[in-house]
Amino acid sequence: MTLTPLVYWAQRHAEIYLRVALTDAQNIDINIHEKVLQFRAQGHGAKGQNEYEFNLEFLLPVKPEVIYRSTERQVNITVRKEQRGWWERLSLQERKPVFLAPDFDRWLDDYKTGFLFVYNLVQFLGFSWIFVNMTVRLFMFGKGSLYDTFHTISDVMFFCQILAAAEVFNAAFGIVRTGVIPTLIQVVGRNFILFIIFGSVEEMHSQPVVFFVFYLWSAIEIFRYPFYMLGCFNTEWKILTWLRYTVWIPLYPLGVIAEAVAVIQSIPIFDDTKLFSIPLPKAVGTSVSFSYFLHAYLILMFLGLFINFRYLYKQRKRRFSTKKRKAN
Ligand SMILES: CCCCCCCCCCCCC[C@@H](O)CC(=O)SCCNC(=O)CCNC(=O)[C@H](O)C(C)(C)COP(=O)(O)OP(=O)(O)OC[C@H]1O[C@@H](n2cnc3c(N)ncnc32)[C@H](O)[C@@H]1OP(=O)(O)O
Repeated sequence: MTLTPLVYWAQRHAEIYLRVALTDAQNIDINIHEKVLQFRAQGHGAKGQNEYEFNLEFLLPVKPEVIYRSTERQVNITVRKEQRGWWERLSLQERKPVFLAPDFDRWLDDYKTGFLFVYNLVQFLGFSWIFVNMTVRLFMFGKGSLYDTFHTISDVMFFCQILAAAEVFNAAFGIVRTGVIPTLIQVVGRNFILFIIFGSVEEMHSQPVVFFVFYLWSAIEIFRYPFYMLGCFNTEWKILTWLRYTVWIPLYPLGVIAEAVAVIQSIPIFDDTKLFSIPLPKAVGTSVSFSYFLHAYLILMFLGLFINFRYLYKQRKRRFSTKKRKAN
Protein backbone atom coordinates (compact mmCIF):
# COMPACT_ATOMS: atom_id res chain seq x y z
CA MET A 1 0.00 0.00 0.00
CA THR A 2 1.25 3.50 -0.83
CA LEU A 3 1.81 5.74 2.17
CA THR A 4 1.12 9.45 1.81
CA PRO A 5 2.92 12.03 3.96
CA LEU A 6 1.20 15.07 5.43
CA VAL A 7 1.77 18.07 3.18
CA TYR A 8 1.33 21.71 4.28
CA TRP A 9 1.02 24.40 1.66
CA ALA A 10 1.07 28.17 1.21
CA GLN A 11 1.32 30.53 -1.74
CA ARG A 12 2.68 33.89 -2.78
CA HIS A 13 1.82 35.61 -6.02
CA ALA A 14 4.71 33.97 -7.84
CA GLU A 15 5.31 30.77 -5.87
CA ILE A 16 3.81 27.75 -4.16
CA TYR A 17 5.39 26.37 -0.99
CA LEU A 18 4.96 22.78 0.10
CA ARG A 19 6.23 21.45 3.41
CA VAL A 20 6.30 17.66 3.49
CA ALA A 21 6.24 16.29 7.05
CA LEU A 22 8.97 13.65 6.75
CA THR A 23 11.93 13.57 9.10
CA ASP A 24 15.37 12.58 7.82
CA ALA A 25 14.06 12.11 4.27
CA GLN A 26 16.35 10.27 1.88
CA ASN A 27 16.33 9.20 -1.79
CA ILE A 28 14.10 12.15 -2.55
CA ASP A 29 12.65 12.14 -6.05
CA ILE A 30 10.52 15.12 -7.05
CA ASN A 31 9.49 16.05 -10.56
CA ILE A 32 6.82 18.07 -12.31
CA HIS A 33 5.20 17.02 -15.52
CA GLU A 34 2.28 18.92 -17.04
CA LYS A 35 1.02 20.55 -13.84
CA VAL A 36 1.42 17.33 -11.83
CA LEU A 37 4.00 17.16 -9.06
CA GLN A 38 5.21 13.68 -8.17
CA PHE A 39 6.94 13.16 -4.86
CA ARG A 40 8.63 10.03 -3.56
CA ALA A 41 11.05 9.65 -0.63
CA GLN A 42 12.02 7.46 2.28
CA GLY A 43 11.73 8.96 5.73
CA HIS A 44 9.95 8.99 9.05
CA GLY A 45 6.33 10.12 8.67
CA ALA A 46 2.96 9.56 10.34
CA LYS A 47 3.28 5.78 9.66
CA GLY A 48 6.87 5.44 10.89
CA GLN A 49 9.96 4.79 8.76
CA ASN A 50 8.73 3.98 5.25
CA GLU A 51 8.58 5.00 1.64
CA TYR A 52 6.08 7.84 1.13
CA GLU A 53 4.72 9.33 -2.06
CA PHE A 54 2.02 11.63 -3.39
CA ASN A 55 0.88 13.16 -6.67
CA LEU A 56 -0.55 16.63 -6.79
CA GLU A 57 -2.21 18.16 -9.83
CA PHE A 58 -2.02 21.95 -9.54
CA LEU A 59 -4.96 24.19 -10.32
CA LEU A 60 -2.97 26.19 -12.88
CA PRO A 61 0.25 25.70 -14.87
CA VAL A 62 3.56 25.85 -13.01
CA LYS A 63 7.18 25.95 -14.15
CA PRO A 64 8.74 22.49 -14.47
CA GLU A 65 11.76 23.22 -12.23
CA VAL A 66 11.45 22.27 -8.56
CA ILE A 67 13.54 23.73 -5.75
CA TYR A 68 13.67 21.64 -2.60
CA ARG A 69 15.59 21.42 0.62
CA SER A 70 15.52 18.58 3.07
CA THR A 71 15.92 19.41 6.75
CA GLU A 72 15.92 17.12 9.78
CA ARG A 73 12.18 17.70 10.22
CA GLN A 74 10.73 18.19 6.74
CA VAL A 75 11.20 18.62 3.02
CA ASN A 76 10.57 22.17 1.81
CA ILE A 77 9.53 22.46 -1.83
CA THR A 78 9.16 25.64 -3.87
CA VAL A 79 7.35 25.63 -7.20
CA ARG A 80 7.10 28.73 -9.38
CA LYS A 81 3.76 29.63 -10.95
CA GLU A 82 3.72 29.98 -14.72
CA GLN A 83 1.76 33.23 -14.33
CA ARG A 84 1.74 35.49 -11.27
CA GLY A 85 -1.58 35.56 -9.44
CA TRP A 86 -3.52 34.36 -6.40
CA TRP A 87 -4.96 30.86 -6.72
CA GLU A 88 -8.33 30.18 -5.12
CA ARG A 89 -7.12 26.67 -4.20
CA LEU A 90 -4.04 24.53 -4.79
CA SER A 91 -5.24 21.41 -6.54
CA LEU A 92 -7.28 20.91 -9.69
CA GLN A 93 -9.75 18.66 -7.93
CA GLU A 94 -12.34 20.68 -6.03
CA ARG A 95 -12.29 18.49 -2.95
CA LYS A 96 -9.07 19.07 -1.05
CA PRO A 97 -6.86 15.95 -1.00
CA VAL A 98 -6.87 14.50 2.55
CA PHE A 99 -3.09 14.67 2.94
CA LEU A 100 -3.05 18.42 2.23
CA ALA A 101 -3.44 21.20 4.85
CA PRO A 102 -2.75 24.95 4.92
CA ASP A 103 0.66 25.90 6.31
CA PHE A 104 -0.54 28.31 9.00
CA ASP A 105 3.03 29.14 10.12
CA ARG A 106 3.79 30.51 6.68
CA TRP A 107 0.45 32.30 6.35
CA LEU A 108 1.09 33.84 9.75
CA ASP A 109 4.56 34.89 8.59
CA ASP A 110 2.98 36.61 5.60
CA TYR A 111 0.46 38.48 7.78
CA LYS A 112 3.28 39.45 10.15
CA THR A 113 5.36 40.80 7.26
CA GLY A 114 2.34 42.66 5.85
CA PHE A 115 1.57 44.20 9.23
CA LEU A 116 5.19 45.26 9.81
CA PHE A 117 5.50 46.70 6.32
CA VAL A 118 2.35 48.85 6.73
CA TYR A 119 3.41 49.89 10.25
CA ASN A 120 6.88 50.96 9.06
CA LEU A 121 5.44 52.72 6.02
CA VAL A 122 3.00 54.76 8.15
CA GLN A 123 5.81 55.73 10.56
CA PHE A 124 8.12 56.59 7.66
CA LEU A 125 5.48 58.83 6.09
CA GLY A 126 4.71 60.48 9.43
CA PHE A 127 8.32 61.21 10.34
CA SER A 128 9.20 62.28 6.77
CA TRP A 129 6.33 64.75 6.88
CA ILE A 130 7.64 66.10 10.20
CA PHE A 131 11.25 66.34 9.01
CA VAL A 132 10.47 67.94 5.63
CA ASN A 133 7.90 70.31 7.10
CA MET A 134 10.34 71.50 9.79
CA THR A 135 13.18 71.89 7.28
CA VAL A 136 11.05 73.89 4.85
CA ARG A 137 9.72 76.11 7.65
CA LEU A 138 13.26 76.67 8.90
CA PHE A 139 14.32 77.88 5.44
CA MET A 140 11.20 80.00 4.99
CA PHE A 141 10.83 81.59 8.43
CA GLY A 142 14.35 81.22 9.83
CA LYS A 143 14.59 81.50 13.62
CA GLY A 144 10.88 82.34 13.81
CA SER A 145 10.01 78.74 12.95
CA LEU A 146 11.66 77.52 16.17
CA TYR A 147 8.92 79.04 18.28
CA ASP A 148 5.84 77.43 16.76
CA THR A 149 7.04 73.87 16.17
CA PHE A 150 4.62 72.47 18.73
CA HIS A 151 1.60 74.09 17.11
CA THR A 152 2.45 73.00 13.59
CA ILE A 153 3.95 69.55 14.18
CA SER A 154 2.68 68.10 17.45
CA ASP A 155 -0.48 66.39 16.07
CA VAL A 156 1.53 64.21 13.71
CA MET A 157 4.19 63.63 16.38
CA PHE A 158 1.50 62.54 18.87
CA PHE A 159 0.13 60.14 16.26
CA CYS A 160 3.53 58.61 15.44
CA GLN A 161 4.63 58.30 19.04
CA ILE A 162 1.35 56.71 20.20
CA LEU A 163 1.72 54.25 17.35
CA ALA A 164 5.31 53.56 18.42
CA ALA A 165 3.93 51.81 21.52
CA ALA A 166 3.30 48.90 19.12
CA GLU A 167 7.08 48.42 18.99
CA VAL A 168 7.13 47.37 22.63
CA PHE A 169 4.45 44.72 21.91
CA ASN A 170 6.27 43.61 18.76
CA ALA A 171 9.41 43.06 20.81
CA ALA A 172 7.58 41.44 23.74
CA PHE A 173 5.63 38.98 21.55
CA GLY A 174 8.64 38.10 19.39
CA ILE A 175 7.17 39.65 16.23
CA VAL A 176 10.57 41.28 15.70
CA ARG A 177 13.92 40.19 17.10
CA THR A 178 14.46 43.26 19.25
CA GLY A 179 15.32 43.84 22.89
CA VAL A 180 12.22 44.70 24.95
CA ILE A 181 14.06 46.88 27.49
CA PRO A 182 15.78 49.21 24.95
CA THR A 183 12.49 49.57 23.08
CA LEU A 184 10.60 50.30 26.30
CA ILE A 185 13.20 52.89 27.34
CA GLN A 186 12.96 54.54 23.92
CA VAL A 187 9.16 54.64 23.73
CA VAL A 188 8.50 55.56 27.39
CA GLY A 189 11.32 58.13 27.34
CA ARG A 190 10.05 59.93 24.27
CA ASN A 191 6.40 59.78 25.27
CA PHE A 192 7.22 61.20 28.70
CA ILE A 193 8.80 64.24 27.04
CA LEU A 194 6.05 64.57 24.46
CA PHE A 195 2.99 64.12 26.66
CA ILE A 196 4.14 65.34 30.08
CA ILE A 197 6.82 67.96 29.48
CA PHE A 198 5.53 69.44 26.21
CA GLY A 199 1.91 68.33 26.05
CA SER A 200 0.73 69.24 29.52
CA VAL A 201 2.64 72.50 30.04
CA GLU A 202 1.42 75.29 27.79
CA GLU A 203 4.43 77.50 28.54
CA MET A 204 6.66 74.87 26.91
CA HIS A 205 4.79 74.93 23.58
CA SER A 206 6.62 77.98 22.29
CA GLN A 207 10.10 77.00 23.48
CA PRO A 208 12.72 76.46 20.73
CA VAL A 209 13.79 73.26 22.48
CA VAL A 210 10.67 71.59 21.00
CA PHE A 211 12.18 72.17 17.56
CA PHE A 212 15.48 70.50 18.47
CA VAL A 213 13.84 67.49 20.12
CA PHE A 214 11.42 66.88 17.22
CA TYR A 215 14.13 67.42 14.61
CA LEU A 216 16.56 64.99 16.26
CA TRP A 217 13.87 62.34 16.73
CA SER A 218 12.68 62.52 13.13
CA ALA A 219 16.22 62.71 11.68
CA ILE A 220 16.88 59.07 12.70
CA GLU A 221 13.42 57.73 11.91
CA ILE A 222 13.54 58.74 8.23
CA PHE A 223 16.34 56.17 7.88
CA ARG A 224 15.26 53.56 10.46
CA TYR A 225 11.75 52.88 9.11
CA PRO A 226 12.67 52.49 5.41
CA PHE A 227 15.49 50.21 6.55
CA TYR A 228 12.89 48.02 8.31
CA MET A 229 10.57 48.22 5.28
CA LEU A 230 13.27 46.73 3.05
CA GLY A 231 14.05 44.18 5.75
CA CYS A 232 10.46 42.91 5.45
CA PHE A 233 11.42 41.73 1.95
CA ASN A 234 14.87 40.48 2.98
CA THR A 235 16.40 43.31 1.00
CA GLU A 236 18.78 46.06 1.94
CA TRP A 237 20.42 49.13 0.49
CA LYS A 238 23.94 49.34 1.82
CA ILE A 239 23.87 53.11 2.19
CA LEU A 240 20.56 52.97 4.10
CA THR A 241 21.87 50.22 6.39
CA TRP A 242 24.98 52.29 7.05
CA LEU A 243 22.89 55.38 7.82
CA ARG A 244 20.51 53.43 10.12
CA TYR A 245 23.43 52.06 12.15
CA THR A 246 25.56 55.23 12.12
CA VAL A 247 23.40 58.35 12.29
CA TRP A 248 22.33 57.56 15.88
CA ILE A 249 25.95 58.00 17.07
CA PRO A 250 25.74 61.82 17.07
CA LEU A 251 21.92 62.00 17.22
CA TYR A 252 21.28 59.95 20.33
CA PRO A 253 23.43 62.00 22.76
CA LEU A 254 22.21 65.23 21.16
CA GLY A 255 18.62 63.99 21.51
CA VAL A 256 19.09 63.18 25.20
CA ILE A 257 20.76 66.58 25.80
CA ALA A 258 17.83 68.36 24.07
CA GLU A 259 15.34 66.33 26.15
CA ALA A 260 17.29 67.13 29.34
CA VAL A 261 17.17 70.87 28.48
CA ALA A 262 13.39 70.56 28.04
CA VAL A 263 13.04 68.88 31.45
CA ILE A 264 15.24 71.51 33.13
CA GLN A 265 13.23 74.33 31.53
CA SER A 266 9.97 72.81 32.72
CA ILE A 267 11.03 72.41 36.37
CA PRO A 268 10.26 76.00 37.50
CA ILE A 269 6.94 75.85 35.67
CA PHE A 270 5.91 72.67 37.50
CA ASP A 271 7.04 74.30 40.77
CA ASP A 272 4.95 77.43 40.10
CA THR A 273 1.83 75.76 38.80
CA LYS A 274 1.99 72.76 41.18
CA LEU A 275 0.85 70.63 38.25
CA PHE A 276 1.07 66.90 39.11
CA SER A 277 2.25 67.74 42.62
CA ILE A 278 1.18 65.29 45.32
CA PRO A 279 -0.84 66.96 48.11
CA LEU A 280 0.25 66.00 51.64
CA PRO A 281 -2.10 65.70 54.65
CA LYS A 282 -3.46 69.06 55.95
CA ALA A 283 -1.41 68.74 59.16
CA VAL A 284 1.80 68.90 57.10
CA GLY A 285 0.25 71.62 54.98
CA THR A 286 2.22 71.44 51.74
CA SER A 287 2.65 69.24 48.67
CA VAL A 288 5.45 67.32 47.01
CA SER A 289 6.33 69.07 43.78
CA PHE A 290 6.53 67.06 40.58
CA SER A 291 9.92 68.67 40.06
CA TYR A 292 11.45 66.21 42.56
CA PHE A 293 10.47 63.44 40.20
CA LEU A 294 11.92 65.42 37.28
CA HIS A 295 15.29 65.70 39.04
CA ALA A 296 15.32 61.93 39.46
CA TYR A 297 14.19 61.54 35.86
CA LEU A 298 17.20 63.53 34.66
CA ILE A 299 19.44 60.87 36.18
CA LEU A 300 17.27 58.10 34.69
CA MET A 301 17.67 59.71 31.27
CA PHE A 302 21.41 59.39 31.28
CA LEU A 303 21.11 55.82 32.53
CA GLY A 304 18.69 55.19 29.62
CA LEU A 305 21.15 56.84 27.24
CA PHE A 306 23.93 54.56 28.49
CA ILE A 307 21.78 51.37 28.13
CA ASN A 308 20.54 52.25 24.65
CA PHE A 309 23.85 53.58 23.39
CA ARG A 310 25.50 50.31 24.39
CA TYR A 311 22.64 48.33 22.83
CA LEU A 312 22.80 50.25 19.54
CA TYR A 313 26.59 49.93 19.49
CA LYS A 314 26.26 46.13 19.83
CA GLN A 315 23.58 46.07 17.09
CA ARG A 316 25.91 48.06 14.83
CA LYS A 317 28.84 45.72 15.48
CA ARG A 318 26.65 42.64 14.93
CA ARG A 319 25.24 44.04 11.69
CA PHE A 320 28.56 45.01 10.16
CA SER A 321 30.51 41.94 11.28
CA THR A 322 27.74 39.65 9.88
CA LYS A 323 27.94 41.51 6.59
CA LYS A 324 31.71 40.97 6.46
CA ARG A 325 31.30 37.26 7.19
CA LYS A 326 28.66 36.97 4.47
CA ALA A 327 30.87 38.72 1.96
CA ASN A 328 33.77 36.28 2.53
C1 LIG B 1 11.62 50.73 31.74
C2 LIG B 1 11.03 52.10 31.87
C3 LIG B 1 11.92 53.07 31.25
C4 LIG B 1 11.85 54.46 31.72
C5 LIG B 1 12.88 55.17 30.99
C6 LIG B 1 13.23 56.45 31.39
C7 LIG B 1 14.54 56.86 30.79
C8 LIG B 1 14.38 57.51 29.51
C9 LIG B 1 15.65 57.76 28.77
C10 LIG B 1 15.30 57.81 27.34
C11 LIG B 1 16.32 58.37 26.44
C12 LIG B 1 15.69 58.39 25.06
C13 LIG B 1 16.29 59.41 24.23
C14 LIG B 1 15.78 59.40 22.81
O1 LIG B 1 14.42 59.70 22.84
C15 LIG B 1 16.50 60.38 22.01
C16 LIG B 1 16.40 60.12 20.57
O2 LIG B 1 15.68 59.29 20.06
S1 LIG B 1 17.42 61.09 19.63
C17 LIG B 1 17.34 60.46 18.00
C18 LIG B 1 18.25 59.27 17.80
N1 LIG B 1 17.63 58.11 18.30
C19 LIG B 1 17.91 56.86 17.86
O3 LIG B 1 18.77 56.65 17.04
C20 LIG B 1 17.11 55.74 18.41
C21 LIG B 1 16.12 55.22 17.42
N2 LIG B 1 15.44 54.09 17.97
C22 LIG B 1 15.87 52.83 17.84
O4 LIG B 1 16.85 52.55 17.19
C23 LIG B 1 15.06 51.73 18.52
O5 LIG B 1 13.96 52.28 19.08
C24 LIG B 1 15.87 50.89 19.52
C25 LIG B 1 14.95 50.03 20.35
C26 LIG B 1 16.66 51.82 20.47
C27 LIG B 1 16.82 49.95 18.76
O6 LIG B 1 16.21 49.32 17.70
P1 LIG B 1 16.09 47.74 17.43
O7 LIG B 1 16.22 46.91 18.65
O8 LIG B 1 14.85 47.56 16.70
O9 LIG B 1 17.40 47.43 16.63
P2 LIG B 1 17.54 47.04 15.13
O10 LIG B 1 17.10 48.16 14.29
O11 LIG B 1 18.94 46.55 14.96
O12 LIG B 1 16.50 45.84 14.93
C28 LIG B 1 16.71 44.53 15.45
C29 LIG B 1 16.05 43.51 14.52
O13 LIG B 1 14.63 43.66 14.54
C30 LIG B 1 14.13 44.02 13.25
N3 LIG B 1 13.09 45.01 13.45
C31 LIG B 1 12.99 45.86 14.48
N4 LIG B 1 11.92 46.64 14.34
C32 LIG B 1 11.33 46.28 13.18
C33 LIG B 1 10.18 46.72 12.48
N5 LIG B 1 9.43 47.72 12.96
N6 LIG B 1 9.87 46.11 11.32
C34 LIG B 1 10.63 45.12 10.82
N7 LIG B 1 11.73 44.65 11.43
C35 LIG B 1 12.08 45.23 12.60
C36 LIG B 1 15.32 44.60 12.52
O14 LIG B 1 15.21 44.52 11.15
C37 LIG B 1 16.43 43.73 13.06
O15 LIG B 1 16.36 42.45 12.44
P3 LIG B 1 17.66 41.77 11.81
O16 LIG B 1 18.63 41.67 12.95
O17 LIG B 1 17.18 40.47 11.30
O18 LIG B 1 18.12 42.72 10.75
